[in-house]
Amino acid sequence: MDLKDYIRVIEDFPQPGISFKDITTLLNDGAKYRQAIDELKELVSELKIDLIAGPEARGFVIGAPLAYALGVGFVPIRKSGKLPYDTIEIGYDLEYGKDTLAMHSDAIKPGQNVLIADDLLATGGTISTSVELVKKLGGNVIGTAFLIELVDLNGRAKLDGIDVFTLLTY
Ligand SMILES: O=P(O)(O)OC[C@H]1O[C@H](OP(=O)(O)OP(=O)(O)O)[C@H](O)[C@@H]1O
Ligand SMILES: Nc1ncnc2[nH]cnc12
Repeated sequence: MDLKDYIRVIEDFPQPGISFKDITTLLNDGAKYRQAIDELKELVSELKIDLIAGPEARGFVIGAPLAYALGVGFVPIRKSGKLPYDTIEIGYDLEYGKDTLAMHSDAIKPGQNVLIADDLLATGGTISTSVELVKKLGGNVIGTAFLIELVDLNGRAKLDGIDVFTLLTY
């Protein structure tokens, strides 16, 4: 079975019309989870990455092990109200709602090369907001990496020339 066979698709969650790609079934299998991270690592192997940033919560599940595998630091991009120090925050829309993302104001040193990683690219609201936050802190966004891309939603269009690396497409 390939990696896609480990993604469970739930129709009409969390609201009618959404075809939800549930990665918990992949995460549940140690060998497949490792394979997914190893394959993502291979996809971004040409980049000179200083830091990986990942948006809460599923971006942590992909971004942190990828950072570990590459031997670079990890920066959490969190939903509003969770980070204890000074933050910068930006509101955004996603496929099924609205939210606000935040980063610590000292999380990135100006000029650091940052890869932003998440489990899934849908409308691109989350990733484009993450890019905006990283840039605001002076980071150089050298790419974005996803386990899954929902191609029809054209999230790439919001990324304005930034490289997108994805393992699985729907
Ligand atoms: O491209 P978009 O339309 O922005 O959608 C993609 C985002 O939606 C999901 O996160 P969600 O906000 O549901 O949060 P979670 O990771 O905490 O479940 C997913 O993990 C991506 O971050
Ligand atoms: N269709 C989808 N499945 C899983 N996570 C998502 N985040 C945004 N759209 C999603």
